[in-house]
Amino acid sequence: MTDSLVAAIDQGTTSTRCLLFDRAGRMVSMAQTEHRQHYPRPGWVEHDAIEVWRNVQRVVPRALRQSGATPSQVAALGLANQRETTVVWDPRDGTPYARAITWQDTRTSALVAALRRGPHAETFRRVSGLSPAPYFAGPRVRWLLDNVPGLRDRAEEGNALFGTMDSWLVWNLTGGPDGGLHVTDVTNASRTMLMDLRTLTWAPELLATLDIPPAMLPEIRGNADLGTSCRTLLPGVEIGAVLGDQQAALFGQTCFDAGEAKCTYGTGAFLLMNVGQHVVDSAEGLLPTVAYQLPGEVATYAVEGSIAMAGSLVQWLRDSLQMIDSAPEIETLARSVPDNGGCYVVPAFSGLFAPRWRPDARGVIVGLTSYVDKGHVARAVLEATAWQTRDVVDAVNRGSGLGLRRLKVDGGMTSNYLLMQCLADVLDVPVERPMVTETVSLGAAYLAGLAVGFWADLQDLRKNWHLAARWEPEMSAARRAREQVEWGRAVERAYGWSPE
Ligand SMILES: Nc1ncnc2c1ncn2[C@@H]1O[C@H](COP(=O)(O)OP(=O)(O)O)[C@@H](O)[C@H]1O
Ligand SMILES: O=P(O)(O)OC[C@H](O)CO
Repeated sequence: MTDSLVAAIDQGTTSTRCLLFDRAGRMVSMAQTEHRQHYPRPGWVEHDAIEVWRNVQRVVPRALRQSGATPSQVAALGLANQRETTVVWDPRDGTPYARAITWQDTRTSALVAALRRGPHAETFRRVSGLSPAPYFAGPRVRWLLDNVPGLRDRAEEGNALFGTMDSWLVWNLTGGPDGGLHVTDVTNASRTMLMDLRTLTWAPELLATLDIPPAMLPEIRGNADLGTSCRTLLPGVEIGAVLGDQQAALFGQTCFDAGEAKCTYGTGAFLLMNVGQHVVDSAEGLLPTVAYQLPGEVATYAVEGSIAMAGSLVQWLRDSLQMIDSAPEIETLARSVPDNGGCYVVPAFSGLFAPRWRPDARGVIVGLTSYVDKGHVARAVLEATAWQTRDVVDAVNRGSGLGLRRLKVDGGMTSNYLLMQCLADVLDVPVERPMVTETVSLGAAYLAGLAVGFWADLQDLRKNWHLAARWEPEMSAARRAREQVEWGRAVERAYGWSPE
């Protein structure tokens, strides 16, 4: 049978995956491999872009082999990627000028602090929708131009290309030095601090403020408007769609109507709510962002609350404190006690993201007494993810004018039933997990499949969403209110710990 599958690449923070899906949206096969995290200095987190591209070249054939499919059976390829991670490379031979600076890297803090104090902060917010923060890609480009010897000259000559991981991979998939396409999509571009969020074009005034040569920039395309095929790896297979991984998860969860929201719980946690065709103001500490743009249509927007630490706090408990041997063990430990014993953990290891945006905050554990044991700390670690989500949901409800009525969830942490119940309790809305939890890949596959007519329309995709588990709120309103106040007091203790 020809054209029976759609392939998706999920190039994430810790690993790269390739998944194949059939017409019912069922996962047919998956191959995954991790790449190395480089921490050359405190606050710096880098990836080797060559290693990432090599991993893509490994996982795609492995996923095909596992399924027994041939490339001719692949109707289209969708690509979803970790966002904001910044690569600058030489188009003459495909060599990166430096390791990729990842979204978790805080080296641009001083540059960003100066921008926030300066006269252009409001222009960034008004045009790109984003208040300057080290999270976004634009300041990283400037940092590279200032710190890699000779790079500015190379960039002005047209011999240095900037891209987030999507651009880097598409360029390699379409031939690399041999005519590779230098493009990005509207969702990834909306995380650079350089794009006008309404016109979906690069904003000359923002480029000028950061002194970034326009010759470095990829062309911005709609999510399913690349109109090109792979020349390497899957020769002839159309690259049907490209989009940021969290937007892909929103699409994979079929949140197509305004007010529908999902939260993905992996290393960090990312809650996105579809808000339709308007840009929500960032006043509540949320990020207005492009959700997706279908061919021939105007963009659909989302509002996002990004949480820097969720599953990574569980990893810290496992690897640094060695309180557990594996991530799932945290549930057993947390269930050994009935509550948190008055203990709260605020995981501000590199400051707090949405909705508070406090780079000066650092991690704290409060409420310690002789009564508190490992079980209470484990519970507080899980509750930290739930309460951080509550802070984001409160901001979303205030900022969007659309009340959250249920939350669709996915990601590695959703296998923790205690956490999922806790989430429903603190949010006071039902929490739902679908059968296919690889929603990033599914969303990329869906968009790619729509582009080539593998699926007919959004309604066709909705039919593929099946409920696997649902958690209803059980906590009393009085207890919820009391614990929310305590959480808020704990967060205040984290503020100002770092002199930054
Ligand atoms: N049962 C569990 N309870 C709590 N956390 C978990 C559990 N299983 C996995 N995790 C956490 O989930 C994260 C992995 O999820 P995943 O979606 O694969 O993340 P990513 O895509 O960001 O790499 C890890 O940080 C891990 O600590
Ligand atoms: O790769 P993930 O799943 O950790 O997601 C990273 C986000 O895209 C960062 O904004």
